[in-house]
Amino acid sequence: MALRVDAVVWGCRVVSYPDLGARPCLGGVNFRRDLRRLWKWRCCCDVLGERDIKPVEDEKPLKPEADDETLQNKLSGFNKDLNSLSKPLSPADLSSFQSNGSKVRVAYQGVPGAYSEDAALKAYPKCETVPCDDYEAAFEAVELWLVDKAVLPIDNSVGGSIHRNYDLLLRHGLHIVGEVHVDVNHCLLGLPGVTKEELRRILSHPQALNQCEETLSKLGLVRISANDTAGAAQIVASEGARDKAAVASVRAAAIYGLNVLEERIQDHHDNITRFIIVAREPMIPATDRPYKTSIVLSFEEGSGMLFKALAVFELRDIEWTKIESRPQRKRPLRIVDDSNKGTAKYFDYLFYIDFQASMAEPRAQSALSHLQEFATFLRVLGCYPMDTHR
Ligand SMILES: O=C(O)C(=O)C[C@]1(C(=O)O)C=C[C@@H](O)C=C1
Repeated sequence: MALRVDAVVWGCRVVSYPDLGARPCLGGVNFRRDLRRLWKWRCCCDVLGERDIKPVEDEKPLKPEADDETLQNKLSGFNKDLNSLSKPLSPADLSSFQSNGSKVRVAYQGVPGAYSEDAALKAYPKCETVPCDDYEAAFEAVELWLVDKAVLPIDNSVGGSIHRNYDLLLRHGLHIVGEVHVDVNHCLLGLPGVTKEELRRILSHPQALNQCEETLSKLGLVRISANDTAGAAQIVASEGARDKAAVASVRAAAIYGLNVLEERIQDHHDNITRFIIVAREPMIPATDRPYKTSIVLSFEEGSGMLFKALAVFELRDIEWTKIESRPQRKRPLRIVDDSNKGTAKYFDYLFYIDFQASMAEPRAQSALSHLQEFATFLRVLGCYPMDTHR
C-alpha cells in the first residue's frame, strides 16, 4: 500500500494512495486545481488508496496557477520541507517510546487524574502526559510540535458524542492514529470526614455531571461545571468547603487527598468513553489486525444521499460503527426554490462516519472511490487499529 505525499499544509501531510485509479482529489475534483478550496477548509485531506509503498522523491511540487501570487508563495512553503518530515506512522509507533528512546509526549485536556490522562496512559503506558487547558490547546500542542500526540474524548456510552472534538478534527489538519476505550467509574468525592448529608454543591466536567444526572438529582445537589473531573477534585480540596463535592475518579481522589463517598454513581453501571489519538502524521494502513477508518463528507443534495452513502458500505459488507452529523456553520440554510411549491430551507450538514475496515483493503478503497462519485467533500480523518478491548 503506497502512501504519497502531495503537499504539506500547516505542517501536516496531504496524502493520497494513487494506485487505486482514484486521483488525489477533494470531492471528486482534481486535487491540484482544488487546492484553493483545500486552503479554505484549513485542513489537509487523505484520499483513497494505492497498493505499493514508494518514497515520494519523484513527486513534482504542486504548481499553482500563475495568476495567484499569494497562493504560489504559500505553496512553495508547503513543498520545500517534504523531505525533512518524519515518516508516516506504523503500528510499531504505538510504543510509548520514540525511536531515539525518549518518551512519547501525549497532550490531554485537564489536570493530572483526569480520565483523558487515563486514556493517554492506557494507550501509551510509559508516556509523558502533558495537561492542556482545553481540547483546542491539545490539538495545537501537536501542531506546534510541543507534543507527539493528543488524546481526546469523542464518544461516551451514556452521554453520547463530544461534538466539540468532531468540529476541531475538521478545523485542524491532524490524523487519527488510534482509539482507546476507558471504563469511566465516576465517584462522589468529598473532603475527609464529610458525610453525604452535608453536601449541597457538586463540581465536575459537564459530561460527567450529565452521566450522573439521576444520582445527583436524588441527592439534590446544585451542579457547578468545571474544566475537567480532576480539576473539580482539585478545587474541592483547595477550597476546603465541607458542602462541596466533586465527581471524579478514584485516582483523582488519591492525587488530591479526597474521600470516596460513593463509587459508580453514573446512571448506567457500564460507562465507557471512547478516546481518539491524533498525530501530525497519518498511520500507514495495514491488515495485520482489525482496523477502523474515520471519514467526514458532505453532499450537495438532501437526505437520499446519506442513504446512498451508507449503501456503499453495505454493498461491500463493511460495517459502519458510528455516524455523527454536524452543522455546516458557514452555510446554515440551504434554499431550494421550487416555484410551484414555495421555497424550502433546511440545514446543511457534514457527516462523520467510522467503519470497520482498513484503507489497505480493496473493499475499503473501492467504497471510498464510490463515495467520491457523489460526495462534494470527502476527507479521511484516519485509518487506525481498533481498540478491541473494553
Ligand atoms: O474531565 C475529565 O476527566 C475528562 O477526561 C473529560 C471527559 C469528557 O470530556 O467526556 C472524559 C471522560 C468522561 O466521559 C468525562 C469527562
